[in-house]
Amino acid sequence: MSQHPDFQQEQHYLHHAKTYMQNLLTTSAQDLKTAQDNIRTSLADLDYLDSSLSYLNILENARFFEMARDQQDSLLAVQNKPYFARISFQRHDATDIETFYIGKISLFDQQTHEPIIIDWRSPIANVYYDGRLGDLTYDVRGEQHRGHLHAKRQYKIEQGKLLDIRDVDLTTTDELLQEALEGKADVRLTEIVSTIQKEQNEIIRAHLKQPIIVQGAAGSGKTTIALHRISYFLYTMGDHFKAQQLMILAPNDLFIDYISDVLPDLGVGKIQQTTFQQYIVQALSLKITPENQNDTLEKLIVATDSPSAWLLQWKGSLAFRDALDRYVDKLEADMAAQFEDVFLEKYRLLRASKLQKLFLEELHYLPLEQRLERIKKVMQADVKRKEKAVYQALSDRYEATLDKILNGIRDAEKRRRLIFKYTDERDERLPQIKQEAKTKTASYMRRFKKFNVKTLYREFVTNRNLLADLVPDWTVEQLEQFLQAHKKERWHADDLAALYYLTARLKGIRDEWKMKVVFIDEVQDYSLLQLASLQAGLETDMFTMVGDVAQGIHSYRSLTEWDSVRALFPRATYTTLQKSYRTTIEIMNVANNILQQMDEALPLVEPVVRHGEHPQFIQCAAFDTALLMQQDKLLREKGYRSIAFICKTTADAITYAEQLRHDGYIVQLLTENSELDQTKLLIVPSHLAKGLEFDAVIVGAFDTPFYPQSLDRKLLYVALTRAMHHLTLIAPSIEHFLLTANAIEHNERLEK
Ligand SMILES: Nc1ncnc2c1ncn2[C@@H]1O[C@H](COP(=O)(O)OP(=O)(O)OP(=O)(O)O)[C@@H](O)[C@H]1O
Repeated sequence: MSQHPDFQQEQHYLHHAKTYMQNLLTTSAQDLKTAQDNIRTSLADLDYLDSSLSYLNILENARFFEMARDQQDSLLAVQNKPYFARISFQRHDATDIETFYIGKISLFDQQTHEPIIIDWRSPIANVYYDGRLGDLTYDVRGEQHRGHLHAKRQYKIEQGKLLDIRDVDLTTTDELLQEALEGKADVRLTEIVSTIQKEQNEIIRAHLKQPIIVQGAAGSGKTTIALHRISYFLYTMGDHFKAQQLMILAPNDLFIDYISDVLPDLGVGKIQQTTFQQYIVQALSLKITPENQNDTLEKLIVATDSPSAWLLQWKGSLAFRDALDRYVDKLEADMAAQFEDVFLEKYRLLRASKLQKLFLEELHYLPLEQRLERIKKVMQADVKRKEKAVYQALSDRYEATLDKILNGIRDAEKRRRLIFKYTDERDERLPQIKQEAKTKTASYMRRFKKFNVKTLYREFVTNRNLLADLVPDWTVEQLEQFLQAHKKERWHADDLAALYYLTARLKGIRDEWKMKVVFIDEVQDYSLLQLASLQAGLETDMFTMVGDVAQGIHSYRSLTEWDSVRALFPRATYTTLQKSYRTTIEIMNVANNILQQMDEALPLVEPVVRHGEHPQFIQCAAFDTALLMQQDKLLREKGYRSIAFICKTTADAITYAEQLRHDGYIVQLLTENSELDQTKLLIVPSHLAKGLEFDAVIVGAFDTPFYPQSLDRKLLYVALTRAMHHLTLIAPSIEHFLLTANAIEHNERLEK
């Protein structure tokens, strides 16, 4: 292979960048040592009587230490691959063509201030991802700039060595992408900054203060993009938002483990990564154990057509939210009725009607308890302001009365008696005003009891009369079913959403749990109620929501289309991703076959052009440990590193894992709390496979075939689309996978 003409020149540049980094690393190592020494000296000098100076010294050095360490960490992380691409760019009106090397961090020459490397998230780097050579515009903090992109170049750098250079023009396929996709063999998600595609880049950089909804095909990079968007967000808006104010909601802990490497790799730390359930329990300080959503799903998989399907759907709907609103209205009215005129002594300070107006109208935008807090403040100020006047008025009244007695009553004995009487009375009442003023507000407000939201919610779901009142359109049968279903105290996702919603409306969500920006993965598994609750509680619509309705295995209670979400987030951008980067053409053909059978009429997924092995079908009457062990070994011999055996239900997964273990084969049965260990054959229930990916997937359907019904199609589709490079199906018959006899052969024929 002939060498690129600029190879040597590029080698020089790489050497220059690396040397520069090395020098910085040496300096920051010295800085670290100096800071450490200073801290040590200051600690030794710490004089307990006059410690402020040493104390300040320690604090300052600690801050300095942290900065130097952060710089060191980020340089060390990229030292072996300082950049991955370069653009030759001419700004509008400029005569020179500038060259920018793009990497994961920015590096500037401290003397010349010229960039050595620019960050992939910087505005100018957008030009690289946007694709086109030629005239273009790019955005810098909302301002459009024009320019001309002359060339794009990609580098293959490994262990600090330049291996290859590719000039990218309009016709070349993205070799870097191809290699990245073929070479992937990690059971955890990775960053993709060097191969982000145009349509993905648009989502990463889409208006950061606006919500965005992404319907993306399986493997289109939704999770990856959402994580890159977080990194881009903090880079661009870091001055206004702290990482702690951002939150990712993932389906379960297994998934959080799966994505755990990406954010630190992208320079993002300290962001909340949690599940909806965990978030609600923590934010509301609940002492409850939520039901596992997958248990409900498992029941539905085994016994389909549950009689309570309508109920689950209703609880996930906005109709439930509306009923909760009516409940809050009722509580609000009850509260408003408790306001009475406020008196100090016998003087009226505030009228009940004024307080009601404040409560019901002027402060209506606040949760009920917070309105009371405000009213309390108003009252306190009012009492304080009027206290003197009341005192004066009362004192004047006594003065006048005493005057009248002195001047008007002739009988000395009577006069003396009356003067004593009124002076005593005055001396008793006047100091009482002060006393009463002090406690007035607190004692007045005591009539309002703090809400116990959990108790109120239980009241809502168990009180027949209340329910009949709040949901008048239910039939008697529905009402009975609802009451029956809620006899036992259970906390499903929508109960938690309702609790959160009620808390938001009655008390407000505490500041430390009021994240400003939310990223939701697998959003198709959310109900509208969950989304509406989060939106109301967090008082923001800065949501990035990515999902795929074709994988909506919880659709009995969650989303089946996007229009309703768009109505809930009217400012949201809606966009779709149709290309799959995960799966080979051969595997996608089989998955597309299932997609076509779905009711949702979704467009077929386009795999990025990447061929691989043909999926194989092995006919086998019953689960056979020997066959599975042999397949696992075979796949490992072929070089596949993460291998999953996916079956429809958890019960199947448990049984097969036990049988394999019984026969001495070491496997990992994946549960929601597992940490992925790719050295073992992973046994995965289909619903838990969602979001994950493996080099090779074996799907088994023995005791529980996939039936031609919505939920099974989705579970099967999820299972099939987990495979990156290889897919094997094992069952007594190919129909167990809802495929026709020639589906796999047909696939082969297609490719010949
Ligand atoms: N531009 C890209 N360059 C390299 N790899 C990519 C790119 N986009 C996506 N991928 C890879 O494709 C795979 C699928 O990505 P990801 O899991 O984010 O997709 P997804 O849409 O969330 O999938 P699913 O809905 O099936 O869970 C990952 O291995 C990811 O690294």
